This record gives sequence, C-alpha cells and structure tokens, in this order.
Amino acid sequence: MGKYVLGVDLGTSAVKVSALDHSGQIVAQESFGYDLIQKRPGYNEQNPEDWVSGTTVAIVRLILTDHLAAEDIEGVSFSGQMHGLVLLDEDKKILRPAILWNDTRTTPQRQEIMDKMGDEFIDITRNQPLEGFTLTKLLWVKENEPDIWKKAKYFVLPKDYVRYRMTGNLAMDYSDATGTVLLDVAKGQWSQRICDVFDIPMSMCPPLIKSIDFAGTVTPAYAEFSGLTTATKVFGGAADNAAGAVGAGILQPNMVMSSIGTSGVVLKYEDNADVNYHGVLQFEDHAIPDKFYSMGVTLAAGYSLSWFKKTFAPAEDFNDVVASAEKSTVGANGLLYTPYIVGERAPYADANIRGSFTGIDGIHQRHDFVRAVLEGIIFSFRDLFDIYEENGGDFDTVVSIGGGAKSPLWLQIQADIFNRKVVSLKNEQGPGMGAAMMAATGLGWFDSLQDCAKTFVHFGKEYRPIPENVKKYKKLHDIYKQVYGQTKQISAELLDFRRENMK
Ligand SMILES: Nc1ncnc2c1ncn2[C@@H]1O[C@H](COP(=O)(O)OP(=O)(O)O)[C@@H](O)[C@H]1O
Ligand SMILES: O=C(CO)[C@@H](O)[C@H](O)COP(=O)(O)O
Repeated sequence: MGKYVLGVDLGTSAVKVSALDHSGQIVAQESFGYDLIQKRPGYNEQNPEDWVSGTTVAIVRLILTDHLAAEDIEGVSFSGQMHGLVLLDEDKKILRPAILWNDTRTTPQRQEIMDKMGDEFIDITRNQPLEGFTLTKLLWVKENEPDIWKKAKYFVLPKDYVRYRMTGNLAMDYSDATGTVLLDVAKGQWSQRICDVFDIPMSMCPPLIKSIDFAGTVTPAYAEFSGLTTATKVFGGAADNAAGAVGAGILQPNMVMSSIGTSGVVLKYEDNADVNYHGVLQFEDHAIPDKFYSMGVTLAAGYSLSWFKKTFAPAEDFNDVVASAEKSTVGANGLLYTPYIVGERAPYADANIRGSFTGIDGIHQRHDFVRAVLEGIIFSFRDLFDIYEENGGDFDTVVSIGGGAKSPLWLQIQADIFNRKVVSLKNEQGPGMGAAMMAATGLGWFDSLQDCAKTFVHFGKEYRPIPENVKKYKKLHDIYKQVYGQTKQISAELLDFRRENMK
C-alpha cells in the first residue's frame, strides 16, 4: 500500500496539488498560477495545456523539491473549475481555448434554449441554461465558429482534460456532468432529448463515471513528463464545489459551505433530489454517490479582490492590501461595493449587470475601498443565504473555504454578516482535500467518503458574530439590496457603450 494520495485542485487562478498521508495530514503542497484570457468584456478563456503544464510542474516540485518518492504516490484525483468547454478533434487535440464558467457571451444561446424547451429544460437538468454552463458554449461555437464545430468530436471539462492527458482515457464524473446542463439528472445519463433538440451528436458526450471510480493509470508518456510511476492509479474526481463540500465535511443539513475562490459559492448538502429551487439555485449531483447539493454562485468573489489589487495596488503585497481594510470601519465608512464586474449568476442571473462603488465620499481612502470589496462580496453571499432561508434552510454552522478563508478579517466579516458561527479548515484547501479523499476512498483506504471525512477533515479556528457588527451589517445589507435594481439599466447602457467603443 502506498504512503500518499495527491489531490489536484484545478482552480481558475491556479492549480494546487496537495499530497496527503493515510491520516489526512497534508505532507506537501505545490501550486502554479495561470492567467485568464479576456479579449472582450464578458469573455473569459484559458488554454487547457496551461492546466496540464501547471499540474505537472506542481507534481515535479512535490517529487524533486519536497522529496516525495514517486513510488509512494498510490493515487491521484481531481477537483476542477466547472462548466469550462474543452473541445477536442477526432485525435483528441484541443481545437480552441476553453470558454470558462465566468464567460458571459452566451446570452443569445441561453435565450434560444429557453425559447425551444422552457420549463422542460429545467425539469430534465434541474438548472436554468445560464451563460456560464457548458451547453450554451457548445451552441455558441456551433453558431459562431462553424469551421471549429465541424472538426469537434468530443467535449470535456477542465479537470477531465488534465485527467485525459494523465491516463489517455476520456471520461466525465457525474458531479461535473450536471454542470454541463446536458445531463438528465433523474435518469443519470446524457439527455437524448436535449441533444436532439439542439442537434448535438450524443457521441460528443464522454463516458460517465463516479467521482471515486478508477479512471486509469498514469501512462508511460505522462510518467516520463511528471516523474510519477505507471503504477499510480487515477480516480474520477469532481466539480470543485462538490469536492470542496467533501473536503469541508459538509455532510449535514445544519451546515453550509461558504467558498471564496475566484468565484463565490454558498452551498448546501441535499440528501435527495426532492427539493426544487426551480433553477434559482443550482442543483448538482454530489461527489458522494447518489447524493446531491445545491448552491448559489457569485461570479466575481475572490476575483473582485484580485482585480482591485491588480488595478489599484499592482506593486504592493497582496496580504498587505487585504490587511489595510483593518484601518477602515465596520461598513467601510458607508461605502458599498457590488461584485458584478463580470456580470452575475445568483441571485441575479444577469450577464449585463456590472459592479459599482456606491456612496463615494471625499473622506474615503483606499483602505475603505478594500473593506467595501470584502464586505460587498459577503453581502452577495448573504443574498444567497436569504434564498435558502426563504426555502426553509436552517443552518447554525458555516464552513468557510477557498483562498478568501486565509484572511481572519474576512472570516470575521462572514460571521458578522451571516450572523452565524464560521469555522475554517486546518488547511483552507477544501477542494484539494476533497480530491485527495476521492483518491483515498477509490483506493480502498476507506469504505466511503463519509468514512474518510472522519479521519481527513480537520476544522480550524471558530469565528463568532459580534452583536454590534451584526446590527450595522443588517442595516447596510438592506441598503446594498437596492443597488442592483437601481444600477441594472445604467450597467447595460454602459456595457453597450464599452462594446461600441472597443479598441
Ligand atoms: N491571503 C488572502 N486573503 C484574502 N483573500 C485571498 C488571499 N489569498 C487569496 N485570496 C483570494 O482567493 C482567491 C483564490 O482562491 P482559490 O480558492 O485559490 O481560487 P481558485 O480555486 O478559483 O483558483 C483569489 O481571487 C484571492 O482574491
Ligand atoms: O461556476 C462555478 C460553479 O457553478 C464556479 O465555482 C467554478 O467552478 C469556478 O470555481 P473557482 O475557480 O472559483 O474555484
């Protein structure tokens, strides 16, 4: 039996590879960043080979720098940014950059799907056909890049492409497949009806596997490239939020996950498929076999902070910029930020809305803007909490993961705005932990992911709401909720202006 498993967290800003031992301790961790390709407003793409290179560099560093013996790495699995379209030709070569989950160019395709199928579509997929989801991207390529479409023989999602380059096998796990909105959730198979309505060959859809299913062994070519051995087994993996929920131990109805990655996510474990949010919240297959989860997604959570830092403090240390928010006050001296800088998915499914700072005063300084960004992102999460509460959700614990969970200030802001106990993980890498848990369970180290969680999941510090802050944030959130409705039209007109006057 090998000593370690690897959890590959293929995020939007970077890939993080964690090596864990049988006790669930992270013995080593490496990461490698990559950029977004943003050719036009609302466009977000990445080169799939950058994911492969980044993952491989991280693995090579685990072996050469952290001195993990390749023969001790028994299994690998994945957590992946969802929905991104990777189109392959008959030789499984990439045909174009991947169109990502936060790309909002496909509003016409979203409308086309609803015009042709209406509520039937939501009944089959349990989701609206939103711009971020894979089907709208397939239709966009079909309608706008016919020469590429003609050569397209397969499509996969980001983590599936990296797993393919590792094993030589094409596959997609159920949790990620639900996010394509081509899966018939009730039947657990690709929807022939949807493929027929939109004339998409069913042969393009990859074989479906479970998150803990064996997906192949490392090929000799990839072994030479990465330093792994061909004895290392690879497992299905999951959508990053399913993996995050596993890694965060979100296995009870009283717990909810708050994830501040590039995107922001409020996620609830669903024991069965009975609940129906009518597409207002996403509904997905879980990485845990025959279980589900629902979630609301803020498109620019961590991305808002990264954008602000890159734009207004490019030469400064990231942590120093975040820490400067301490100089401001609870409520950022009455300055509000709405995180809609690439459009929004939930609670407002609006590709044309854009962000705003509201209430700018001559007294405001840059640290007030930083604080407003931190608070505005969590106000958007609060909107999602409100939807859950309106649907009977009753949570007493919030498990916070993602890069944003590295900030004690941001964790306290969450406790104050949610008015609930917020706990972090010992290592905030929920998705990477979940991916490693899928490998460990797939290898038979544990009987189930729930069983594995008892050993692998370790909670960190708790943050309790501070009553006077809760009161101030409640007042501010009531003001915040007005901004979307009062800026929607202005945003759309300014977006038109930007597009007409593109360089
Ligand atoms: N020390 C930090 N404090 C606050 N936010 C952070 C910190 N480090 C990273 N972040 C935020 O976390 C985000 C990246 O989180 P991560 O979970 O790695 O995202 P992804 O999986 O999308 O790549 C960044 O957008 C950044 O804004
Ligand atoms: O679109 C979604 C979920 O529906 C996003 O959560 C993506 O999966 C990107 O995740 P991060 O890179 O932000 O972790």
